Amino acid sequence: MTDVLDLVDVSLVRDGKKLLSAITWRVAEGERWVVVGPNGAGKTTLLQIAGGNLHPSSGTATILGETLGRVDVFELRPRIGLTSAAVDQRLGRTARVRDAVLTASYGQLGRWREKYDNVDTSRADDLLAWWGMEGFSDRTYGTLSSGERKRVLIARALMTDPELLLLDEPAAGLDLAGREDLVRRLANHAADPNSPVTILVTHHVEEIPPGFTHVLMLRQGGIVAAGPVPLTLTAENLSACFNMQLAVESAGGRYYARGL
Ligand SMILES: Nc1ncnc2c1ncn2[C@@H]1O[C@H](COP(=O)(O)OP(=O)(O)OP(=O)(O)O)[C@@H](O)[C@H]1O
Repeated sequence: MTDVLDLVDVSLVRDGKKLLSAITWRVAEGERWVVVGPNGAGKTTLLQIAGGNLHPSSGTATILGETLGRVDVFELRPRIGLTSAAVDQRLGRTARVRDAVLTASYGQLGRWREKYDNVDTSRADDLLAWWGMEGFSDRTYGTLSSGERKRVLIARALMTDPELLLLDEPAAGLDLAGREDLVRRLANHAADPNSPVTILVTHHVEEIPPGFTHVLMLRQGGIVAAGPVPLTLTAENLSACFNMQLAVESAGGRYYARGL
């Protein structure tokens, strides 16, 4: 199988601080990964490299067969969908929800004179409907609840039909019902063989949707463990990752952690 992401000995230094060190990580076609780790572990930084938005200080990062430093990232980025708090903040609050999704086609954050044809418009509406946002297309983005915005962001990230989808804390700030709704939708997404390879960052094992196949645990910029979820998401690994004694249980394809 072709690797969608191939990081070899990747390190990243900023302001003299090593944010990532010696990361070797392969993500293959068909896989769905969760990246777990405490605050400041380097999860967002790692996702920025996977999205072609940051270059490693050393090591090689090959994304969709293209090695950073040897590829025009402006050609690579449309092949990658990304949701993050930063994308949310850059989207105009007065933009129509449909436009917030459509503008992804041109890598734009606001609608600016581009002409979209009916195919694009109906794709945007279909994606919004798939993520439970049917009927919201003409609302303005700023009037949505945070849960609704998260779902619009995912629809937007999928607009370009990406080969790699990166979701940075998509459930952050959601209430219990909102989180459960999103986890269910992400489980459906994971089960769909047509869905792109997906990497989801979270702090909470409770947010791992059933059907996500692999987990990478990060601590202080380094990998604690990586591999298939059932084998890797152990109490021992999770305790090492969060530096506290934790128990992990699973039920119905979901995972739950608690301190001991
Ligand atoms: N430009 C920078 N210069 C120096 N340090 C930075 C820079 N950007 C990020 N950091 C630091 O790098 C570390 C990793 O940050 P990152 O946002 O990747 O962590 P994270 O695991 O996503 O954290 P969180 O769960 O809190 O979002 C943090 O300690 C952060 O303060």
